[in-house]
Amino acid sequence: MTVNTTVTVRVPAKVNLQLAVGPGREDGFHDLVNVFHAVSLFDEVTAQDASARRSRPLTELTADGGTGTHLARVPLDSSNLAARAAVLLAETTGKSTPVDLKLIKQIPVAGGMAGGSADAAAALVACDRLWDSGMSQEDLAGLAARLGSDVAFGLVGGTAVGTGRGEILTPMDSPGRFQWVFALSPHGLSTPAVFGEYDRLFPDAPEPRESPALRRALAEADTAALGRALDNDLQPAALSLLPELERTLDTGRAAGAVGALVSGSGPTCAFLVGGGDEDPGTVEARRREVVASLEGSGLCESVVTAEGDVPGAVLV
Ligand SMILES: C[C@](O)(CO)[C@H](O)COP(=O)(O)OP(=O)(O)OC[C@H]1O[C@@H](n2ccc(N)nc2=O)[C@H](O)[C@@H]1O
Ligand SMILES: Nc1ncnc2c1ncn2[C@@H]1O[C@H](COP(=O)(O)OP(=O)(O)OP(=O)(O)O)[C@@H](O)[C@H]1O
Repeated sequence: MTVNTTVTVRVPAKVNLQLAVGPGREDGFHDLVNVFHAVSLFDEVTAQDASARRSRPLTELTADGGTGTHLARVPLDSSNLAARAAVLLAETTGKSTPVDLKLIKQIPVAGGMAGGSADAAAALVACDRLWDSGMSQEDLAGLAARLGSDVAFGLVGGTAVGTGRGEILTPMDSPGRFQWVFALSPHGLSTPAVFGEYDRLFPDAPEPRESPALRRALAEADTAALGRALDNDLQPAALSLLPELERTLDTGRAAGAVGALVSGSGPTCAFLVGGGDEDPGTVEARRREVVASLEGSGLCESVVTAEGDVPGAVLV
């Protein structure tokens, strides 16, 4: 049998196509209807056997990444979600050797695109392989849910609806490929702070409901209908904390985006620029317009393009 001493896993970011948020629960979370869509903006997590290391903490971690990722905000200690994932797997299986985790980040940090959660999902898959712990997909999903509400989605990717606090996942029928532009903010937003602002703004929030229009638009790969159906209940809360995001959304809409919304808890703004049933030339022209307008606006730190959906964590 081949023994792996280094395993690399690539994992995508997400955008939430619908995020319906119910009232606050007693455990501090909110029931959600959370339509996740994985997009081709990837982090890579490499797990390397470190049995030879003299000091023997279970994990040591380094991070590197592109512009706009804000590496300074990524903890390099045991609080990093990727390190916590490795520790949880080791505790659960009893199988572990010290491991060096190397993160290469493209997903914006604290951007509402589930970067930390993606890294945790990737670390679970990488360490499972490195330690040959033989967990089933279901076991890994259970560990993922304990690490955070968005982590389980990082394992599966694609397009899926999350209920409960977002961790109970059901894949959705979405045969289309959609093109996106993301406006990265120089600021970060804290997820608990955004949920807290939501509670303040909407003290009587109704139970969350799935949008039939969104489900239909995805199943029919109908870009215009998808643009109309995009909906994020956390958007007013993110805009309340960071009002300039309204201008970013308006800039992308005015440049021809088919749909625009804040991604998850923000502050990244997501613009649907086409795909599905549309002519590729039209989509490309629209994408260029949206990118140029956002770049020229002076409102964003950087602008990136991606397509979705894409699969979840995969070994590379
Ligand atoms: C905003 C989203 O990214 C949308 O996908 C997620 O709902 C947040 O997922 P996450 O970052 O994995 O969140 P967790 O690490 O599980 O929780 C962080 C904090 O967010 C709030 N939180 C999160 C999920 C949820 N269903 N209700 C909540 O109120 C809670 O204050 C919680 O303490
Ligand atoms: N591997 C990691 N990558 C990035 N941030 C991490 C990581 N591990 C822990 N963190 C911490 O988590 C915070 C939130 O980062 P993250 O990039 O996951 O936010 P997010 O994309 O807004 O999350 P979500 O969309 O799931 O709510 C960071 O400010 C950082 O302190």
